[in-house]
Amino acid sequence: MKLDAKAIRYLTSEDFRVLAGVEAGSRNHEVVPTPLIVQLSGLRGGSGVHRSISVLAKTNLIAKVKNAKYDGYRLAYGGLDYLALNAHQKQKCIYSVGNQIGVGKESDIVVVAHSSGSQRILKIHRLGRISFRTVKTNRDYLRHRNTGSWMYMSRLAAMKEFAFMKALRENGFSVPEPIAQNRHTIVMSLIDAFPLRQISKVPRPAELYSELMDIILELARFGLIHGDFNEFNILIKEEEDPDAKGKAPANVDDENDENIRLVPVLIDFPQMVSIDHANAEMYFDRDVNCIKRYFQRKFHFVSDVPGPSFADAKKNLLKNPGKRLDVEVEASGFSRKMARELEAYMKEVGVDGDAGAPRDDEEEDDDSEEEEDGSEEDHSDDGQPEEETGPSDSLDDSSRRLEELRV
Ligand SMILES: Nc1ncnc2c1ncn2[C@@H]1O[C@H](COP(=O)(O)OP(=O)(O)OP(=O)(O)O)[C@@H](O)[C@H]1O
Repeated sequence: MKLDAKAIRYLTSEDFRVLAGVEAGSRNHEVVPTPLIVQLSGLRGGSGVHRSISVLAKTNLIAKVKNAKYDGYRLAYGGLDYLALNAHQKQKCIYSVGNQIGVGKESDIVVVAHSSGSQRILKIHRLGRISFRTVKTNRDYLRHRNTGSWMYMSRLAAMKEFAFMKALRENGFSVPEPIAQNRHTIVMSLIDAFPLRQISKVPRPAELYSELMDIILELARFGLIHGDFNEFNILIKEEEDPDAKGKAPANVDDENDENIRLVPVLIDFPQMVSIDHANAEMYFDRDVNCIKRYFQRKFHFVSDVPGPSFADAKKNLLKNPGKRLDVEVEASGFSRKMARELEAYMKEVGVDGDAGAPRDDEEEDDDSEEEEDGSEEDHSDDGQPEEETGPSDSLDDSSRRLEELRV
């Protein structure tokens, strides 16, 4: 189910119209009958449409399904990916597709480039991709899920992420810059940083710890709880400390270097909830405890003061009357009804973020989680042929790997 953008350049505008026809038909047909595809594509002359259908099926963007009553086609994830990519390309938001740098539990992260050459991140939401933790419990449900639900829910997840990222960014939070959203995808600025999870030592853990707690409280001041605030979703940028004037130049390899300032950047907002949510206190405490536990385990740091409580968070909210980002996001188009639908679906398919993930007790990082994540795709059972796509090297060779860029 990885993005393979190779074939996009061979598709004609007719092929895209037919693909969009299959997408439109999928909204109310589990299997879209061929005559409906012809009709929805709005193209004259059936033969062109049939040629396009066969091209799209060969490329695994749609899959033929023999129904009891009729034959038809179903949109595959790849088809939805191409529709979104095509839209981003038309809006000049993406010029070329680079390497996939991450396979999250519920998304793929791909480096893309703008025509200016600047690198960006394309995040493709893939809700309904079976988590290795929930395969057994959810298999039956997922087997019967229909195309409409994963498409719709993944789109809701992208809308949610985009709306929150925008609201947070506009209010001074350190998050990537949201650039565009289309269907189940968002384009955002690339943060040249590693997740906290990959940082083995920090010069002054107390400073970073209190900064992270301040972010949790600051979110609450705007009526929000991240809900999945942990070492995977906090990227750490290393910057030279502007206050360190007159000191020796910064040396990023020196963990004790006082000139280095670590700047946390928050990503991934699938579980962001309002401070008025029924389980707000539980989510708030979980965010605080995640950081506490992680700092203790990884950096052997225990704070002298207890972490902020939910009561502190509520008090903080009163300091900011009138500025409620939970309310603002609702008004921006990601409605309360959508939030509820997404939450219910995520619960049903077992999405509980990283906070509920089993953690190893090892100090050092290992790649095992990534491997487990990668293997999820083998469990995928969406009734469609699996796309046999190679990993990142199948993508546009002109783009360099992110790791190289970071050097
Ligand atoms: N804007 C960005 N800039 C740089 N790297 C990013 C960016 N967004 C995501 N990443 C990288 O991709 C990884 C996964 O991103 P993210 O947490 O948003 O996806 P996810 O599917 O929700 O993952 P998971 O649920 O497994 O945490 C991050 O840990 C980070 O390394």
